[in-house]
Formats: sequence, C-alpha cells, structure tokens
Amino acid sequence: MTTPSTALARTVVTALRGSGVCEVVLAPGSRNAPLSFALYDAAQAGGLRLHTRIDERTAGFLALGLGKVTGRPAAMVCTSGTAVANLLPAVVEAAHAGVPLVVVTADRPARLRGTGANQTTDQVGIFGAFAPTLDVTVADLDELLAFVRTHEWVRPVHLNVQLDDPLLPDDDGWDGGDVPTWGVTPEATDRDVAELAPGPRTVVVAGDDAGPPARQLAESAGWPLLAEPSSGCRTGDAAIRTYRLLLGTELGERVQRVVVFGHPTLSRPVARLLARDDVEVVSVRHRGTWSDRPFPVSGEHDGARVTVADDPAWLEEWQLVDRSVGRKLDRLLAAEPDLTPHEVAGAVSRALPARGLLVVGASNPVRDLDLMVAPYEVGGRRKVIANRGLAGIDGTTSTAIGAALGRPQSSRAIALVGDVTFLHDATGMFLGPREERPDLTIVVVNDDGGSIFATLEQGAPEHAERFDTLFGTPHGVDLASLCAAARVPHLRVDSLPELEQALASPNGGIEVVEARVRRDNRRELDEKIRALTP
Ligand SMILES: Cc1ncc(C[n+]2csc(CCOP(=O)(O)OP(=O)(O)O)c2C)c(N)n1
Ligand SMILES: C=C(O[C@H]1C=C[C@H](C(=O)CCC(=O)O)[C@@H](C(=O)O)[C@@H]1O)C(=O)O
Ligand SMILES: [Mg+2]
Repeated sequence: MTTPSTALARTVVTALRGSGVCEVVLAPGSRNAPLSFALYDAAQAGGLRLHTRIDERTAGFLALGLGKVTGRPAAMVCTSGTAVANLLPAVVEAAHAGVPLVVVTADRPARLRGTGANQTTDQVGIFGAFAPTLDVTVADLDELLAFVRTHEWVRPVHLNVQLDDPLLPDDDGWDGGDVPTWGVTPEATDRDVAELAPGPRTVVVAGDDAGPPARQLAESAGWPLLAEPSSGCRTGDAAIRTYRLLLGTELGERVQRVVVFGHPTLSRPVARLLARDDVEVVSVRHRGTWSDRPFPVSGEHDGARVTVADDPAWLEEWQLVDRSVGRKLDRLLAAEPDLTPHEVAGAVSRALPARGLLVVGASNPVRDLDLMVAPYEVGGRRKVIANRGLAGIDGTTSTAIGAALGRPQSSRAIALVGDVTFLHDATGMFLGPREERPDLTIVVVNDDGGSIFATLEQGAPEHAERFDTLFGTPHGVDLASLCAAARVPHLRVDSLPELEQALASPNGGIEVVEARVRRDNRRELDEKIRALTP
C-alpha cells in the first residue's frame, strides 16, 4: 500500500489512459510530484508518451498541437499557482477550435484554500466554461472516467487534483496498472443534412477545420470553393486561389447563396459576403464552443448535399477569372525587387509534399498563404493547420512541434510564422536534451515587427508617427543568436532561390530558416494586390 497522494495520482493517470490519452506534457513542480512519478512509471510501462517542458504556456500549446493532429486528447500536467494560469491561452484556443485537451493541475488540500498557504489559489473553475473542473480528492476511477470521457473530445476538461504530504511514493514504483478499455463515442445517427437545390449562384466557404465535406459538396454541385489554408479542403478543381480578391469584383457581387463550413476567420471580403442581406447563408455546424454564427443563417445543419449538379458555367467563370488574376499576382510579385512575404508563402506551399504537415501562424503568414496556395490535388493527404479558434499569435512554435511529434507519418513538417509570432513563443524551442524532437523546418518571415497592422486602418499615413510604437513594434532581435541559445540550427535567406534551396535541403531535427523581408512597403504592396482585376 503506498501513500494516499500516490494512490490518487496513479488513479488519475489510469483514468487518463482509460480515456484514450496517449500523450502527456508535464511541467515540473513539487505539488504535482505524485502525478509526475506516476506518469513516468506509466510511460516506462509503455502506456503513454511523456514530454517535459519548463514553460506551462509551451506545454499547453504542445498538447494542443498533439491533439489537433491525433484527434484524441493530450493531457498537460502542472503544479499549483500561477503555473495553472499559464495554461489558459491553450485552453481557450482549444475550446474555440474544438480541440480535445485534458488539463491536470495539482492543488493544495482544500483546507488551505482561502489562506495564505504557499502557492495556493482558487483553481476550481479557473478556466470557466472553457474547461469544466472536477475537483479530485478521492481515487474514484469510475467518477474520473465518466468526467473525462463525457466531453466527447470537442472541448477541454480540467482535473484539479488535491495532493497532500507525503507527496513522494514510498514503494519501488508502479507497473502502470490495468487500463480500462476505451470505446470511441459512436457517430450520431440522426444527422440533419440540408438538401440543396441548384439555381441560386452559390459558393462554398470553407473556414478553419471545415474538412472534406465542403470540397465534396462544391464538386458535386459544381460550385466555387472558397477554402482557407487550414480548412482541410484547399484541394481539387473547385478551389479558387484568389477568391478573396474576386469577392470584391462584379463576380462576387453576383453571389446569391453561401454554404459555410468550419470557422471562417481570415478575411474581411468573406466576412462581408456572409453578412450581406441579399445573400442566403446555409450553415454546416462546426466544432468548438460558441459555435453560433456571427451572421444570419437560413438554417444550421450537420451536413449539406445536392440532388443534382448545378449549371457548370458559374464555376467555369470563377475558374477562368481565378487563373487570370493568379497570373497577374505572380507577375506583380516577380516584378518586386526584393523577396516578398507572399513569395515566401508560395515557396513554402510548393515545398509541402503529399502527406506533409504545415502549421501556419496567424497574422499575415496565413493570409499570404491564402493568396498563394495553388489548390493541392485531392488525396494528397497534406495537413495544413493553424490556431484559428482565437487567431492568437501565442504558442505557434509549440503547436507546430506538438503537431510534428503527433504526426510522425508526415513526409515533411514545416511551420510558417511571422517574426513577432516566433518571438512570442521563443520558449517553444527550449527542449531538454532528452526530449523527443521532430523533424520540423520553421520558416520565420522576418519583417522586424507586425506588418499586418500596416494593412489595416492604423497603417494609414496619418498614423505614421505613432505606428511603430503602438503596432509595428520593431524589435531588432537577432534570431540567429536566439536560435543559438536554444541550440537550434538557423539559416538566414534573403532571396527566393536561397529560400527554395533551404527548403529543399532540410537539416533534420528542428531548424529555423529566417526569410528577411521588408515591412516598410507592405501597405503599398497590399494595395497593389487588392487592386488586381481579371
Ligand atoms: C496572443 C496575441 N497577442 C496579440 C495579438 C495581436 N496580433 C495579431 S497579429 C500581430 C503581429 C504579428 O506579427 P508577425 O508574427 O511578425 O506577423 P506579420 O504581421 O509581421 O506578418 C499581433 C500582435 C494576437 N493575435 N494574439
Ligand atoms: C491584428 C489583429 O487581428 C486583425 C487581423 C486582421 C483582420 C483583418 O481585417 C484582415 C484583413 C483581411 O484579411 O481582409 C482584422 C479583422 O478581422 O478586422 C483582425 O482584427 C488583432 O489584434 O485583432
Ligand atoms: Mg512580422
């Protein structure tokens, strides 16, 4: 018989494993020592893979990346106090994006709550509705299993484990114990699928995590597919590369109906289209909390299909114009004297082979990719993901490392991020010498600040005097030195051929390719691109 805290911790670990958790990210602490020892033993027994990270923010986003590619919850474990609060960014992103996640926090015993006991705060309910808390005091496996399994993998859950002294096991270890069988929740049978008739000039909008159903509808109906890079369906002949530019033309004005899948977040032209009162919007439900659409819809459904294909002339018109504007965009960029962020995104999208993994950061990189990705072939099994639940720039490096670790079958793993995004998660590169490292090329588009703001209202000349202080935030950080400090190989490139050469010859392991680009001409370049017409 071991100590009560060790017995409780082992029961919690058994419940995690009995709920399908195979990946656990641990941040070191003393109060969570019983959990740490139990996790170590379970990992040794072969029941799960254990990752250790010193920064809980990093741990949270690493677990998020693992969950995004496996579709099963990863768990993250930490000590009490501010460590718990550092998990909130990953929790709210997971909740809004519908990514499974289990948060396990060590806590002082309830008798100390409300006192000045060290490292003791109110951890029960700390994540609000984004991750309901079970305050764990007794080793009740059935209760734990019931709680962790009820969320059906579409939102995080929080186990707050009260652990009392003695915290360390007093036996020779644990064999991981017997693991309850974990059954996958059966697919709901009473799905509500909208039956759509041809006729209205229709486009299919595929936002983040829309998945193949959006493409399948567009292809069977013969409708243009406006798919964001992380939609999971930027594939096939119906996908329109320059849709965000075309929506501002006469073609876009003729749209009468939209079928929307996933979580569209990228562009104002799509947001404007979905808000138009002369356009009917049919919504296909997406995962994630707050799934109500922020625009009027004629109906919410679990799916959508057509009984007969529509007149092909409408799609053919979009395809013809798309090819024309795409050629003009490529010519415009090639005429620029310096390497442009859009060309970086284009090179990265071309370097992504079938079965490859691409993790793209918020801000301009995902938008540049949106303009530059020539739709991939169907069946290429490329996985392009982004943290679009809340479009944060935090934790992107960690998300990419987690996704690469969770998808070892990837033929190649690449991340495309901006410099501020990269700096925001610098600790994502701080892996201990015994930590598993994936092959991952992190392409950093370095324009020494946040260039997206230059393309927004605050980038107008009248704000120039305050712009860099408030929005541009130049930092002058030497990324080579930062990478050296983390012992991560770094290469700087200043031209498209250099970038293409770097992408064609990966080092292996985690590496950074820094593409230096301008930020001073971003607004002007953006305006020239937006002005392109068929
Ligand atoms: C956690 C978080 N903080 C702040 C923001 C606001 N924000 C959006 S984009 C951006 C700048 C990103 O700069 P960078 O990564 O260099 O990309 P660029 O715009 O230069 O392409 C900021 C601060 C955010 N989305 N998330
Ligand atoms: C920087 C933030 O997010 C803003 C980023 C871009 C959005 C945008 O309008 C891009 C323009 C386009 O692609 O068409 C902007 C928006 O949605 O209005 C976001 O607020 C931020 O800190 O919020
Ligand atoms: Mg930048």
